Amino acid sequence: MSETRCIGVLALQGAFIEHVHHLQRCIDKFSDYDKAIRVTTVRTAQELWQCDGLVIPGGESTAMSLIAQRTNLYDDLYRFVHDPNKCIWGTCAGLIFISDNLMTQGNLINTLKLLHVTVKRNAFGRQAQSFIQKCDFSNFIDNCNDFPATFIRAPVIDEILDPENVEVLYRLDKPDCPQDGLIVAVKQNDNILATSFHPELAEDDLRFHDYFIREFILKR
Ligand SMILES: NC(=O)CC[C@H](N)C(=O)O
Repeated sequence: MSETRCIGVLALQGAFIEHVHHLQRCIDKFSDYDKAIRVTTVRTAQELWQCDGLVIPGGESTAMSLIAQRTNLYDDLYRFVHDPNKCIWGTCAGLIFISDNLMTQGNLINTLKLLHVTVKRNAFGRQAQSFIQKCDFSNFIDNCNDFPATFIRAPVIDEILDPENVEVLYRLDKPDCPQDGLIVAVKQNDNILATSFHPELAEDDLRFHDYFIREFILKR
């Protein structure tokens, strides 16, 4: 294998180590990837620019945005995520951090204005209302009809601002939610993925990370 791809996981704050472990377990488990893959944590601009893709984890989007600004990483992050040759995956707070527009508390967060959506933070209520729901993702991940998706003070996508380039991957059915469901997973162009839930917390279930590697990282 001649080529190597490097996936970075933004490690300023939040659930980054779980993403590192899931990605590393995919690399160790699946022998049919057609390029070598390496995973690294990202805290500096130098670490960032070695990467072909970046996972922005869950955590607290306000804190993540503030730390990025205080450590002077924000401008590099902005340029990196806007480079169409890079693959970006935001989960939960990461989804909030990459979005164009926030419905609430928007003034506290300087977002990266990459994903053309309006996001509603904490859409399901407080920490105690966190939940795991089995979801059928088989329309975009082969045979994946029972993925245990963990929602922790999760956001939802309230509005798609650029329907030509943003594709809804999954709508969540919950009692009392709009008839066609709440948007919790989207893809923008062929290099940006965003999920309101935490696939890295699905213990022993590598299907979502394998999907990101195969459909995003290895396709470029
Ligand atoms: N699990 C999470 O990432 C929670 C996100 C958090 N509610 C925020 O607004 O940043």
